[in-house]
Amino acid sequence: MEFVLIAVAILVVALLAGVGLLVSKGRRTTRLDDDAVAGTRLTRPQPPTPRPAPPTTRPTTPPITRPTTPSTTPSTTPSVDQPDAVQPESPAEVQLPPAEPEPGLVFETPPPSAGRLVRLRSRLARSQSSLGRGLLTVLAREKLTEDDWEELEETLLAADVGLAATTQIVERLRTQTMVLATASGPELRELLVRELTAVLGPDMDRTLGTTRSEGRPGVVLVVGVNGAGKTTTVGKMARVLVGDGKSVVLGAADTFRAAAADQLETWGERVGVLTVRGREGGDPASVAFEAVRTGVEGEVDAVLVDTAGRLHTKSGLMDELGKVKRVVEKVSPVTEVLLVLDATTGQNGVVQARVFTEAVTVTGIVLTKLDGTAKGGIVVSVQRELGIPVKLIGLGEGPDDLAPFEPRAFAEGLVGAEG
Ligand SMILES: Nc1nc2c(ncn2[C@@H]2O[C@H](COP(=O)(O)OP(=O)(O)OP(=O)(O)O)[C@@H](O)[C@H]2O)c(=O)[nH]1
Repeated sequence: MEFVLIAVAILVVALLAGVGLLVSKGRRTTRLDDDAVAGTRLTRPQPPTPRPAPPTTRPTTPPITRPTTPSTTPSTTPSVDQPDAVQPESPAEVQLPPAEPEPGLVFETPPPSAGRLVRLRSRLARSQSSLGRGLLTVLAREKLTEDDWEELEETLLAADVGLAATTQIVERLRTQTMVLATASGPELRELLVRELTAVLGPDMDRTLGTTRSEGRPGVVLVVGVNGAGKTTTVGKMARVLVGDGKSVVLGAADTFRAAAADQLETWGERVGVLTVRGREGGDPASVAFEAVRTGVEGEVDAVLVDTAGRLHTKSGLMDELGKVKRVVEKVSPVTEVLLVLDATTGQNGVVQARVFTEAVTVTGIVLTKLDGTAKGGIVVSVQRELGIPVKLIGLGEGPDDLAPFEPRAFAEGLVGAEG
């Protein structure tokens, strides 16, 4: 009898251990608030060529590196509550053993970003159709009167192009009235596209700081008010980078809202990208620090850090963002600070933007929800008023509806399709 009881006890213990092992193997997130991270792994996406056809899913067999687990890394746990006390020790040389494949798990392979705006510009045309059609209808009139020019001006202003750019466009068109009088439909369209492109800052540098350089990853902080689309943008950016063959680590430094970290983790999981997250209400700077350190040790191309965007007080925001940046830079320089703005908020967005630009040096704008507004001209005014280039635009809620901004393709979207 005693022997049977011992055998049953052994069986129960073995079963529990087996279940624990399975759970830990399934984890793909570094949590700074517990030490159950044995299964954490960092997968490096495959280079874009040769791409599998059809490019929908790919097996997990090639995961390459595994970051050191925070529970065994000395400065990890203290960093949760005292990031300023974290010593910026140079990251130890870590030989990362390959992670074991997880049979049956597949990651999505997002399409590469090249030409994405051209593919998505019909989304823009749909919400801008009145702008393009309105402008072309006026320009096609036989003899343009003062009333016509005023109508043009009003149409541009109504699309949030802004006064300075509207004046520039109208003046340049006025000097071409002789041309306008004889131009065909497609010629008028081309003329308008050219003038709109000219006010979209075609010479601005829109390179994203997401490239590995001098042995360090590109480090991107993503800032903006709640609901602007920050978390979604970080998730979509991860897809863009993975689609372009880059390796990525995500940092869920929006510890204010647990759902934001869950959301980010889900985005990461879909494309095999690791998310570093912390305790709800924990210190965002520690999470950002740990994410960047993980990226440095894992030798990834880019670390994308999502931040909380509570516009509580200006000084609170400045303190928080300043601290995140300062602490991150103990590990590696921040190469890009992207401000996410909701295009549907129009000029309000520009006012919000100013608060952020005072808190941290913003190097690029992401304008989201351009599919949901007829005021696509906001791109022009945001860039002009802030002097910061729009680098990415959001054109929908779909996972691949984020595109690198290209002035000419955007202007074509504003004017709409020919015919
Ligand atoms: N139509 C459309 N919706 C978008 C776009 N980008 C983001 N959204 C939606 O905007 C909503 C808010 O996005 P989030 O990413 O949660 O915003 P957030 O700034 O991270 O907000 P917090 O997490 O509260 O700080 C979500 O429903 C997104 O799907 C876009 O380009 N077009």
